[in-house]
Amino acid sequence: MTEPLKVAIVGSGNWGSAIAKIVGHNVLKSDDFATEVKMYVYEEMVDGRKLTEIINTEHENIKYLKGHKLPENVVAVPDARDACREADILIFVLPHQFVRRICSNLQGHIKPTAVAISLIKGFDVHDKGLELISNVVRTMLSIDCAVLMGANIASEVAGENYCEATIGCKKPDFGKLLKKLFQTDYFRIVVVEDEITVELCGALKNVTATGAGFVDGLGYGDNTKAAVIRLGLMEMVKFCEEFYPGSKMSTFLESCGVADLVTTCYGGRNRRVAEAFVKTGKSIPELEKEMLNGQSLQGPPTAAEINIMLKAKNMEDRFPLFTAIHRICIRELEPQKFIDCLKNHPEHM
Ligand SMILES: NC(=O)C1=CN([C@@H]2O[C@H](COP(=O)(O)OP(=O)(O)OC[C@H]3O[C@@H](n4cnc5c(N)ncnc54)[C@H](O)[C@@H]3O)[C@@H](O)[C@H]2O)C=CC1
Ligand SMILES: O=C(CO)COP(=O)(O)O
Repeated sequence: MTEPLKVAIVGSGNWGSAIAKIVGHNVLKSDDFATEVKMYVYEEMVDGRKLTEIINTEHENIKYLKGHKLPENVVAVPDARDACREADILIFVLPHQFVRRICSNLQGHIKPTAVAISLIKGFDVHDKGLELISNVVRTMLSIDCAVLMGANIASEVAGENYCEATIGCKKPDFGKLLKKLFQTDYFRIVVVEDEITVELCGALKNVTATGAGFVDGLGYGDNTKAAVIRLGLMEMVKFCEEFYPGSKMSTFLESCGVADLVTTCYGGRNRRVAEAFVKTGKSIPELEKEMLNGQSLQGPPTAAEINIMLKAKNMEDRFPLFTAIHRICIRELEPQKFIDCLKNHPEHM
C-alpha cells in the first residue's frame, strides 16, 4: 500500500484560489491523494484581519476570489516552507515575478522526491536571456515540473462554467496522475507531451491580449481585433520555431493555444487594463493598482522580457507586433501607431 500523495499549492491569487477549489474537491475523490491540501498564502491584512485566518475560518479568499467558497480541506499557510515541506506534488500558481524568490526560499526544504506543475504564465529573465518558469522550478529545486495552461479566466472556472485546459507533460504516468488531480466534469483536460510549447503559448498570449486591449481602447471593432489575434498567433508560432524549435503545430490548436488567446483577448485583465491605458493616458502600474485590487498583470512585463531577447538578437523587426506592444506600454510609441504596425506587418508585404 503506497502512502497517499500530499499536495501543496504555492500561490493563492485569483487563479490560485480557483484551482484550490478544484484540487481541494478532487483529492477527496481519489485514494491517490491525501485529503488535506496546504496552500501557501502571501500574508496580508484584509479588513483588519489576516488573509490566512479569513480563508481558514470563512473558506473564501475574499480579496482575490470573492464569492466562491473553497473546500474546507484547503488550509491556508503563511509560510511557504511549512506549506511545502511534506508535499509530494507542488502546484506553482503565482505571478511569475515572484517565482525565483519563492524557489530560493524553498531550496533544501522540500522532499527530494517531490514533483511539480506550473500554472504560471510568463518568463524569467536573467543575464543569459529568457528562461521558462518551469525550468526555474526544475533547476532551482532539482525536481521534475510539468505545466498546465488553457483558456481559463479564473472567475469563470470558479463559477464552474465549462472550459478546457492543456497539461504539458513528457512522462505519461505523471500526466495521468495530474489529470486525475485537476480534471472535473466542467474543467476538461487534454494531456500532451509538447510541454515547452504549452508553456510558451501561455506566456506569449498575454502579450497579444495587451495589443487586443489597445485596439479596443482606440475604438476599432472586432475585425481589427481578429487581425491582432491572427498576427499575434503567427508571431507566437514564429517565436517558438526560432527560439524553441520542435513545437508540434497541433499544440497551438489545444486550449493552451488558440482558445486561451481568444478568451484573453476578449475577457482578460490584460485586455481590460490595456484598453484603459489608451483611453485614460495613465501608466500601466497606476492602472494595475486602480483596477486590479492586488492582482497582477502579466502581459506588459512579458512583452518587456521578450523584447530584451529580441533586441539583443537584433530581431525586433521580425516580431513587429510584440515589439510595438512593448514600446506602447513603455510610452516609446503612441498607441495610435499600433494600427500602422498592423498595416505594415511583414505578413502583408
Ligand atoms: N487569473 C486568471 O484568470 C488566470 C491566471 N493565470 C496565471 O496564473 C498565475 C497566477 O495568477 P493569479 O493567481 O491570478 O495571481 P493574481 O494576479 O491574483 O496575483 C496576486 C497574488 O500575488 C500574491 N503576491 C503579491 N505579492 C507577492 C509576493 N511578494 N510574493 C508572493 N506572492 C505575492 C498575492 O498575495 C496574490 O496571491 C499568473 O501567471 C497568471 O498569468 C492563468 C490562468 C488564469
Ligand atoms: O490567463 C488567463 C486566462 O486563461 C487570464 O488572463 P488575464 O491575466 O489577461 O486575465
